[in-house]
Amino acid sequence: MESLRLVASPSLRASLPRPAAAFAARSPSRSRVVTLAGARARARAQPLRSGPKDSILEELAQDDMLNAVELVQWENGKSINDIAASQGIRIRRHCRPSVSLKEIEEELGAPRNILEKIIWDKEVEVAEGHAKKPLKEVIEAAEQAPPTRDFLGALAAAYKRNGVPALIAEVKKASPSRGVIRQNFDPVEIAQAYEKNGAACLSILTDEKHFQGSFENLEKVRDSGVKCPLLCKEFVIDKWQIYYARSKGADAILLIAAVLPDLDIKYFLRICKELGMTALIEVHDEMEMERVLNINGVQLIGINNRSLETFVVDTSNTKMLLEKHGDAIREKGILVVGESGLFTPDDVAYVQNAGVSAVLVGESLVKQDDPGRAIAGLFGKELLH
Ligand SMILES: O=P(O)(O)OC[C@@H](O)[C@@H](O)c1c[nH]c2ccccc12
Repeated sequence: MESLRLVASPSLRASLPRPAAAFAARSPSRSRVVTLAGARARARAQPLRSGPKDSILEELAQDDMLNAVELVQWENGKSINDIAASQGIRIRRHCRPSVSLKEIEEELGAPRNILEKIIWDKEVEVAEGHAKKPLKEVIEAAEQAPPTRDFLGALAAAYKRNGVPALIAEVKKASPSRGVIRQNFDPVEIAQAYEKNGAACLSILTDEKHFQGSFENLEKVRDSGVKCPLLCKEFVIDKWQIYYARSKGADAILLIAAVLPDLDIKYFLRICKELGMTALIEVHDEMEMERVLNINGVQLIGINNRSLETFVVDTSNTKMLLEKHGDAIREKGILVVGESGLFTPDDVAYVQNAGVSAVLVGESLVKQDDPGRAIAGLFGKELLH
């Protein structure tokens, strides 16, 4: 009988039902030779318990199992990093959250760039999150969160109302490329000022280690009476983070195509749909744009003008990608967000002419004494609610 290696993506593996998780985890390199027939038999042998509370978890777990088996069929013998690389993804996973960084570096070498470093740290952080709060608990917390607000609808309405791209204003204290952007940082005060001055939606950075953000900030903003829909700006590699974000009040989540293989994006989109959340899928280059346009159900694409690998910012990136793919994007009714490096009304007009309906802006607002007032400066006019 044909022998194939069973692989499960990090997000899938974390949530596989026990027998599959066990045999996907046996090898430290996270892949192992098994027979396809054996994998199928294990997948089918996993019974589905019923009951309303467990239904999402179990349905998804069952799905994971089948996806893992499908992965074997589709990718035939490739490791998780091979699968990512075959899609043009340069970011590798170490997949060994409990091993010291030193040992990992002995095996894989140092992280190749800041994004890879962030992802390696995130793998450890997510494993700790799982240990502190198991998936099942996070799902229950997400189910009890107040209802989602319509992130996509708020963007479309604001664009129509103001005739300039809708603003997603970012609550951002620091970044690896800029260091601390604002010393005197009060997330709630900034969020309220943004809302008062016409932001359609808000983006809250939650990564602590590299951006000095937090889920506490997200929760605080959500509890402050701010009405704008909220984007959780996180480096998502595992579905646990999506449920966690929802439990803290997020209405939308960022999914970065430079980090996530297609199957993860599809799977996470499904979870977002189930939770009533909007997924903002971020691309930076042509290959990522093509991959994302081939995924069904994508409604919102962000074009990042900043490379998360080199930090180089170039607003002509938005123009170039929309010149090439604008037709396909319009045909599918996808809304596009221009992200990063926007400072002046000319910058906004430039990406608007390129075809974006919304912009995501952090630094140029946050660094000003009055981030709320800074909005009219950025657009050259006051925005209406
Ligand atoms: O501060 P800027 O240049 O206005 O950029 C905001 C936003 O686009 C940027 O923070 C961002 C875009 N994609 C990301 C992914 C992770 C972290 C941060 C980001």
